[in-house]
Amino acid sequence: MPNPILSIENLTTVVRKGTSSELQILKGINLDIFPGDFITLLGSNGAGKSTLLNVIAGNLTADTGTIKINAHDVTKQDETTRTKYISRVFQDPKLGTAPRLTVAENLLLAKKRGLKRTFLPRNLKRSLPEFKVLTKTTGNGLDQRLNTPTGDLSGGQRQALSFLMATLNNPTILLLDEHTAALDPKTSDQLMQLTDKTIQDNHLTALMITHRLEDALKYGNRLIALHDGQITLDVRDNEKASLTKADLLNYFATY
Ligand SMILES: Nc1ncnc2c1ncn2[C@@H]1O[C@H](COP(=O)(O)OP(=O)(O)OP(=O)(O)O)[C@@H](O)[C@H]1O
Repeated sequence: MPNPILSIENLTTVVRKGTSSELQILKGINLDIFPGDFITLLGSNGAGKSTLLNVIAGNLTADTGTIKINAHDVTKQDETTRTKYISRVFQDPKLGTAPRLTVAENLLLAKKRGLKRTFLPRNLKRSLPEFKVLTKTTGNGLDQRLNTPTGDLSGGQRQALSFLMATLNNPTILLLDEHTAALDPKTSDQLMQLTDKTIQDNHLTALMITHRLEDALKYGNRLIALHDGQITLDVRDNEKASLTKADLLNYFATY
């Protein structure tokens, strides 16, 4: 095995500390994610999946344990610093884009993320051919709407744009938090295909929460299930490929 790109050791997270409703959400998570892993993350409502992504992204702090990215301890690092190498796409299409800015302006912001802002009209013009090619890959007409304010797009177009923005600079780790859940089945499939192709073509490392068992089985090389704040299933490669929907339904019936 190569060295892990993300290494989580003995991670616990407690919320509402010191109150009568104190709750331990993550209960000693140990997880190594390797370069090129595309992990689908399953678990029932309240299992702690989004919390795990929150702690990895740095918008929730770990109470115990360590998080290392490429052997570098980032446990205490704030969310803004981590955005240099971690990208995230949320379930809500409104969260990833600035509504008043056009599609092209949003893409330029994503391209310049972490760099000194050079938001000049000539930079935008220079990038248009590149953005045209990029948005064509979504297959949903986004390339015809480069000058449209993002707030006027359909949910599917806006979510595809959020995904493009999150992957434009090849993040070290891509976090997908049910990013297709708000879309109709056809649009969701379209975005999943774009997701899969982008991850494969750019050799990205990704962790994707989903409630769709078919997607969890079809995509990725590794499948993890979380139950009550603990990892209860972690299968990869051939073992994952041989899993069926019936296996997963049986598995979840035991919890
Ligand atoms: N900041 C917080 N303060 C209080 N409770 C929280 C906080 N974050 C999460 N929780 C609680 O922790 C539990 C796990 O939440 P989390 O969102 O991680 O679950 P999930 O597996 O992503 O669920 P779902 O599939 O419903 O999205 C839930 O009971 C939730 O209400």
